[in-house]
Formats: sequence, C-alpha cells, structure tokens
Amino acid sequence: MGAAGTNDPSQSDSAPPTADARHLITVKDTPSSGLGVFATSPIPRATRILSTPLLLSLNGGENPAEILAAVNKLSAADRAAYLALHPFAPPVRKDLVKRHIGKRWEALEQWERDAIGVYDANSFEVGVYDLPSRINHSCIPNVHYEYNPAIERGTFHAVRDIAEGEELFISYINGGSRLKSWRQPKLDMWGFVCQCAACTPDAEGKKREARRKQMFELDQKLARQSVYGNEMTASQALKAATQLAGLQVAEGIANRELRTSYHDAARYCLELGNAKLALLWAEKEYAHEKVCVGDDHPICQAVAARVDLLKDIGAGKAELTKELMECFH
Ligand SMILES: C[S@@+](CC[C@H](N)C(=O)[O-])C[C@H]1O[C@@H](n2cnc3c(N)ncnc32)[C@H](O)[C@@H]1O
Repeated sequence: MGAAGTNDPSQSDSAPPTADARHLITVKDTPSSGLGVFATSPIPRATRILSTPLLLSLNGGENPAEILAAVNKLSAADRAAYLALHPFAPPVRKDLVKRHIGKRWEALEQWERDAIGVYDANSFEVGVYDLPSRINHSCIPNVHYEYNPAIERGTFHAVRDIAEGEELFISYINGGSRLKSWRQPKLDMWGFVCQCAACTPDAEGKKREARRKQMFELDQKLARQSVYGNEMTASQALKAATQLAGLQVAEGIANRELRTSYHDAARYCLELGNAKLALLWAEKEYAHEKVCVGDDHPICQAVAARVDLLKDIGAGKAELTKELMECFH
C-alpha cells in the first residue's frame, strides 16, 4: 500500500475540526486492507463521526488533465496531504490518460500517476476528503457518507452502534440489494477483492446472498413500479416495500437504501388513501434520515416537511391533492 497516514485524526484535516466525534476514532494498519479507521471508544448509532470539507474539490474527474490541474492548485500542505493518500488507478484510467492527455500511462511523471491514482481510489464524486479516505469498504457498512450542501461538508454517521476496537466501513458502491456478481466487478475499480461477511462463500455468505437475491427482485419490481406504474397494484407495492425493508433490516443494511423502502411504503399507503399509516412510515423515514445524514441536511428537512404535511392531513388541516401526492414520489 502506498500511503503513509497519521494516527492522530484530530491533526489530519487541514480545516479545524467542527461538531463531529473524530476523537472517538484512530487510523491504523489493518491485516490486509492497508490503513483503516477504528473506534477507540464505543460509538453510538447516529453519531456524526466526521464532518469535513473537501481536500480537493472536483466533480466527475473523468478527464485526468482536470485532476492534475486541481492538484496543482492546492496549497503545498494540502498537496502533501493529498499525495500521502492511497493511490490506485484502474485499467480504464490508463485509456482515459491516452485519450485526454495523449500519453501512455507509463510516460506520465510519477507524481502525475500518484495524483490520478489518489483521485481514483479516494474520490467521493464531489472530490476527495483527507481523513475519510482512510475508511475501507464493506458491503454491510456501519457508517453512512453523504455530502451536505447546506454546510458544504461530507458527513459520516454511525448507522449502528460501533464497539470499541471495531473497524469503520462505508460502502463504496450502491450495492445493498445487489448480488456479489454485480458488486465485485464494481469493487475491482479499487483493486481489491471484498472479504466481508456478505462476500465470503461460507454458510453465512450464502445465506446473505440468497437474501440479497430476494432484495434485488423486490427492489427491481419497486423501481419499475415507480417509473411505469403498472408492475403491480398499490397494495402489492406496499407489501413489496415493507418486505424489502424487513430484509434490509435482517441483512444489516442500515444506510439510505432502507430509507427508500420506508419512503415507498409511505407513498403506497397514500395511494391506498391511508394517510394515517403513511404518517407512520414517513416518521420511520425521517428517523432513519436523521441517523444517516442528520437533520441539518436538506433531504432530511424535506422528509420532516412531508411528515408535517401528513400530520396536517390527519388533523383535517390539509387535503391530499394530486399536487401534494407529487411530494411523495
Ligand atoms: C479509500 S482507500 C481506503 C484506505 C486505504 N486502506 C488506505 O490505506 O489508505 C481505498 C483503498 O483501500 C483498500 N481497501 C478498501 N476497502 C478494502 C477491503 N474491504 N478489502 C481490501 N482492501 C480494501 C483498497 O486498496 C482501496 O483501493
């Protein structure tokens, strides 16, 4: 592994620490995944473990020339922090270098290869963070990442209680309801073979794979229903959404994929004209959003507004019009 890391997280971000709980974590070597982030004390569910600005801001980053230009614009200290991160450039990157820069990968200078590799291994779509880049992947993550535009920071929340000494994991892919045959090719982009409990081919891994197959089928049915509206009846869709939520809970998928199931359940209750039951699911969705992203996130505030609306409908202060229904789609 190509990165040197600090084991004092409070010193590793260039911006001053804000309201987060980075004092509860440390960065250290793992047996087989390079550096990783570990809890030094118990971390309760919903804790905002990290709230941190981008070290390098770059959306997309398909063009390697843009990555190099962005790295060149960093201050000397930020560039050193950036280049200390773990680099890995997948084969597709080498083609992009040829296409955009007109050079073979091997013809680039070493720092250019590192700068591009760091982007590929650590980019969170909006750019690269410093300390969060040390968090490894699991298909059953215990931490949820979200960019919060209201505070211009990436936030990392514990989605379940994390024990002292436990490693923190996020998911690098949106693969909660996907089979290993879908997940691993995506993870090849980071150059490792996932060994988490969902990926290990033992009895537990097989049980999880069978559960994820059921989840995938329900997820796809609900997605088609949402787009075309003719896959099933509203009551079948409600049943599918609640079944999917149950499977996600059983599988330990506690990130925003679970929130989508609660949202769907609320929506189909409304389609069935049951605003009371819709409120219960919307409240579950809100509680779960608070755990994953916090109530200062605009998406959480939008769910809170929908909960209020359902309360008004329940109290006879508002009517469920076609326009209001749109808010639940
Ligand atoms: C964002 S970095 C995570 C921190 C990294 N381990 C380090 O040392 O800085 C991504 C890289 O970590 C490694 N990695 C992440 N999750 C892993 C896992 N579940 N198993 C093995 N390696 C993993 C891979 O080398 C990957 O390219």
